[in-house]
Amino acid sequence: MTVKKLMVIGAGQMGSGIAQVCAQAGYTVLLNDLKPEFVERGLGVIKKNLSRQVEKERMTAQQMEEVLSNLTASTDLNDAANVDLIIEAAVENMEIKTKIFNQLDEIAPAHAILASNTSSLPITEIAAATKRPEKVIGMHFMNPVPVMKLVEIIRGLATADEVYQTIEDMTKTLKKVPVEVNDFPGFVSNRILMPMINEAIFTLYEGVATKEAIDEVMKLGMNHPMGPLTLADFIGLDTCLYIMETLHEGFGDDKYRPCPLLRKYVKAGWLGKKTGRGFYTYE
Ligand SMILES: CC(=O)CC(=O)SCCNC(=O)CCNC(=O)[C@H](O)C(C)(C)COP(=O)(O)OP(=O)(O)OC[C@H]1O[C@@H](n2cnc3c(N)ncnc32)[C@H](O)[C@@H]1OP(=O)(O)O
Ligand SMILES: NC(=O)C1=CN([C@@H]2O[C@H](COP(=O)(O)OP(=O)(O)OC[C@H]3O[C@@H](n4cnc5c(N)ncnc54)[C@H](OP(=O)(O)O)[C@@H]3O)[C@@H](O)[C@H]2O)C=CC1
Repeated sequence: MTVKKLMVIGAGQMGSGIAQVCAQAGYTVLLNDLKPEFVERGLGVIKKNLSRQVEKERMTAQQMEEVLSNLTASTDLNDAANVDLIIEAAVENMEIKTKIFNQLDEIAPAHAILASNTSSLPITEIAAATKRPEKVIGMHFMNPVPVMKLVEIIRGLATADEVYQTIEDMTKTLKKVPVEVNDFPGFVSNRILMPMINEAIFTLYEGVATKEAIDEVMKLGMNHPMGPLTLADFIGLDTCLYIMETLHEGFGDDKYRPCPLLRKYVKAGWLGKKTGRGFYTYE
């Protein structure tokens, strides 16, 4: 199956990045969110990113217009009626995701593949909300999407081989590197990354060092591009907490318990860069 037209659901930091790279690769993209202002915010971020490419003379103004013409705003899930692929990047919540997939199963054409950009939730469970579990797959992009090379591709229990192949081929057309993994909580990326971030939060919580010191140790000592607390703010503290809860519940092992300080920040609405405040403050 060849993918030509696709819908991205959720115009937040991940959805807008995914829509951008797909439009740049020449796909026709519908960018969907609940309200027009959310879609406009996502399209605004894409325009800003592309304008930077034009300023750096990596793209002409005409090429930018071509990319933008591949993008259409949508606030109606019924627009998925004539697409080949849907990439869902709504909030990291199983109830919301299964509801979306259940609706999409009714709306999308029979041949369409339903992919989720979930960070940690079981693909097999999301697939079970549909009558086409063989066409459901995980397509996990990394943040910031236009920059990061990896797409972790997750096979659910029932994912068909030809569906895996279509998604692997499509990922390569986005100039990304696909890596195949099986469906276990947090997959590979967040099973390893998120406990490190959670441990950094415990290190702060227990007063071992200041936030700046913790980040500096990991940046200068381990050559990480960002310290773990800066990275947590960048990912979103709500998303970090959801992922830790999925690991904790999925493995039933207390080594994955989320740090109380992470819970407190999320309850306060300090979600990181996207809300202007997390471990650090942002303009
Ligand atoms: C939670 C999950 O489920 C999975 C995840 O995604 S976990 C998060 C994975 N991501 C990471 O770990 C990111 C770690 N951080 C980094 O790699 C780097 O700090 C970074 C790429 C974000 C920024 O890099 P930097 O060198 O510090 O800054 P900067 O020089 O401003 O940016 C480097 C390039 O990235 C681009 N860039 C930075 N942020 C960007 C963004 N949000 N969107 C688009 N482009 C961006 C810049 O334009 C710049 O491009 P050029 O080199 O082409 O000019
Ligand atoms: N942040 C990261 O580093 C990464 C996140 N992910 C995953 O990507 C997904 C999105 O994360 P991220 O972009 O960071 O989150 P954001 O909060 O930035 O964006 C989520 C967007 O989805 C919208 N949304 C919520 N419910 C629905 C719905 N029912 N239909 C359509 N849109 C909806 C939200 O609207 P509203 O504002 O109203 O809530 C918001 O615009 C999550 O599953 C996350 O785990 C994957 C890789 C990396």
